[in-house]
Amino acid sequence: MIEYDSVTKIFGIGKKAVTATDNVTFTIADGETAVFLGPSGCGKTTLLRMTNRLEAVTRGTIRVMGRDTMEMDAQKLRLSMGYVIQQIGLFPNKTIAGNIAVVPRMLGWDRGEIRSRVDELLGMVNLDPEIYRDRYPAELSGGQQQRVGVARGLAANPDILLMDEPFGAIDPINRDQIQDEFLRLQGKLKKTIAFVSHDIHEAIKMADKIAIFKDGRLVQFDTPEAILMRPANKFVSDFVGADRALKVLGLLRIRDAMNPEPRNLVQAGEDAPGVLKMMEAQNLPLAFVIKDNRPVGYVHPKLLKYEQGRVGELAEKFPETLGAREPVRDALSAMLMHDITAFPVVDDNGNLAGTISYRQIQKSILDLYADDHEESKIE
Ligand SMILES: Nc1ncnc2c1ncn2[C@@H]1O[C@H](COP(=O)(O)OP(=O)(O)OP(=O)(O)O)[C@@H](O)[C@H]1O
Repeated sequence: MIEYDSVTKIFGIGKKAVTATDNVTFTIADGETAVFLGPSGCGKTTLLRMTNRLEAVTRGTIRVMGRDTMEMDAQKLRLSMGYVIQQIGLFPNKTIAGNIAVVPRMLGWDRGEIRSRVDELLGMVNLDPEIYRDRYPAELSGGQQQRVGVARGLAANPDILLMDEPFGAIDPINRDQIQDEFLRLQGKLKKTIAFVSHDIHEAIKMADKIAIFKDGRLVQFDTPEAILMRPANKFVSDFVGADRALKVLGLLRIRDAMNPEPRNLVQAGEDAPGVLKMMEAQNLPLAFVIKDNRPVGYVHPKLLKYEQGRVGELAEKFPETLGAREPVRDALSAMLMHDITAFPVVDDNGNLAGTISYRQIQKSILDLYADDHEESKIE
């Protein structure tokens, strides 16, 4: 847990004084990622750097795991937290293994322990240890270097990670991928993370909570849903943008919007006439064809008319498979692109997890707005 309690930072004195952080109070709960968001100069990095005492607090208190950071040894405090920054800061003359091992070495781990930890970490960030451990940073792409930066931050298995625009220097496609990988990793590791970003899309994607700052002040601290659906003031609503409903599509996961128990399923081995009869009786415009609990394709009444064979052979294939964890935005994009209004959804093993339709997407968004209105009424 990280508690910011009336934290103020003033750089300089007299006329030149700049208040970078102004009386900021909020708490990052254990295992949560809080993204610090706001325009350039609003104090995000300063707050992050005060957390591990790279900057001193002018007034107020920062507590980590319940302890006032000012009462802790600064060096120990720093070593107890992972720190990942945009410019990566890898040592060019050290190998990848050497770079990752910096903190464990300072903590006095033995060689064997460090070696196996380095390999484990490289595996975690999807870099093959055999290939990368003895290379030098200049021999890696920007995205690979950033993965090494993440591995280094995690090296001594800290409970807390501080990340300052960690994926800011990577091109958008690779950034998206590395964000996905990091989310999967965090799903397992459950670190407590303070994460600086100036990108609303990244914040929505990565955050459990978003802290929005303006001129050093905390304007809103809340879940991404609440920030999008209930911005505290005009500054926040302008910052999140007019396309809030579209951003919600990126936030909602398919598993939250899908039908986990669809009734329009037929087995691949069933005969066309029987399926057609059933679809007409139940007025189903489309049925999903399943084999061994995996989606095979879809059939509709027109396709089955005058056919005698099995639906598994007659089914039209789906051009894409959607995963339950993917954002609803991807489902909508697939529907628009292929002109199909319903898709099967699979779990990580490729088994059918449910189905998603255009109407369900619309309903999920309307439900979110409805929840929001209910809460507003209670308040
Ligand atoms: N060492 C310093 N000395 C004087 N002023 C500073 C110092 N560091 C930061 N500031 C000022 O404090 C304010 C907040 O800076 P900070 O770097 O925390 O903002 P930021 O939100 O992280 O910005 P960016 O997104 O551009 O990195 C700015 O006005 C900045 O000029």
